[in-house]
Amino acid sequence: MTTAPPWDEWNHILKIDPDKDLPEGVTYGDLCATGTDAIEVGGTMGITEENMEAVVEACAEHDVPLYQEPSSPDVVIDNRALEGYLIPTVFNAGSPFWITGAHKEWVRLDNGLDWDRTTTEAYIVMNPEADVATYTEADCNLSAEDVGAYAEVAERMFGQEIVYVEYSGMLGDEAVVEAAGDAVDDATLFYGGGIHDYESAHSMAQYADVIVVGDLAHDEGVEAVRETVEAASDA
Ligand SMILES: CC(C)=CCC/C(C)=C/CC/C(C)=C/CC/C(C)=C/COP(=O)(O)OP(=O)(O)O
Ligand SMILES: O=P(O)(O)OC[C@@H](O)CO
Ligand SMILES: [Mg+2]
Repeated sequence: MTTAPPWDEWNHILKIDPDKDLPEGVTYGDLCATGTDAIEVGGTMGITEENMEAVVEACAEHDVPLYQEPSSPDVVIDNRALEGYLIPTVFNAGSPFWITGAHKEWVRLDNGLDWDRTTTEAYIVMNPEADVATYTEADCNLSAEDVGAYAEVAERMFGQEIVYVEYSGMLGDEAVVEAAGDAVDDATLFYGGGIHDYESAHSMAQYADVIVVGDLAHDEGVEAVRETVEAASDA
């Protein structure tokens, strides 16, 4: 018998970017206490092992599951405070490097990956202005039908447990998120991008299983994040 993965139970993830500051007076402990179901530590630009370790250490003593989301193999850290590793693979990347290439290098260079703590996230990157889109040369010119089809391919053909519709930096198109939601069956649908208040959180949480909130924590702080946690559980 296999046990259900933890994200089955989640509504909300807070993604902390180790390259970004927190608002004045806000601590990592405050962010851990917002009621979010899990913390993902990651970002695209300016990520190092050192800034990753610093955030993981700062969150470690607080009672919330911690996951690392590395942007490349060389920033993966070995820290027992981590519940696990959520490894992106970008289905609409311009180069196979971001689909399987970086992963192959990671496996080749590591002596003994902790597979029990490792899960992939099947990203579909939708905001062409986001760093993650330029970095992976993603083809963001996709219709809702395209995104639904990618989501179905991810689940049915590639066995992905997590499908991630990523609009990092902008609020996405609800029809796109709805199409992805309709396309997946058992896979957990993550949505992230531009969530900034109760309303925007609630609108995306109608279609996604889990909403991911990022920049808001760095730009606004704890109260704003709490609102999104509340919306995620209401939806
Ligand atoms: C194989 C391993 C261990 C790693 C490779 C993992 C891959 C394929 C990474 C490519 C996609 C990527 C960079 C994911 C990082 C998480 C993410 C999408 C962060 C959001 O980034 P942005 O918001 O665009 O960037 P900034 O906030 O840093 O500007
Ligand atoms: O920073 P925002 O726009 O909230 O996006 C969240 C997350 O999906 C980024 O990877
Ligand atoms: Mg970002």
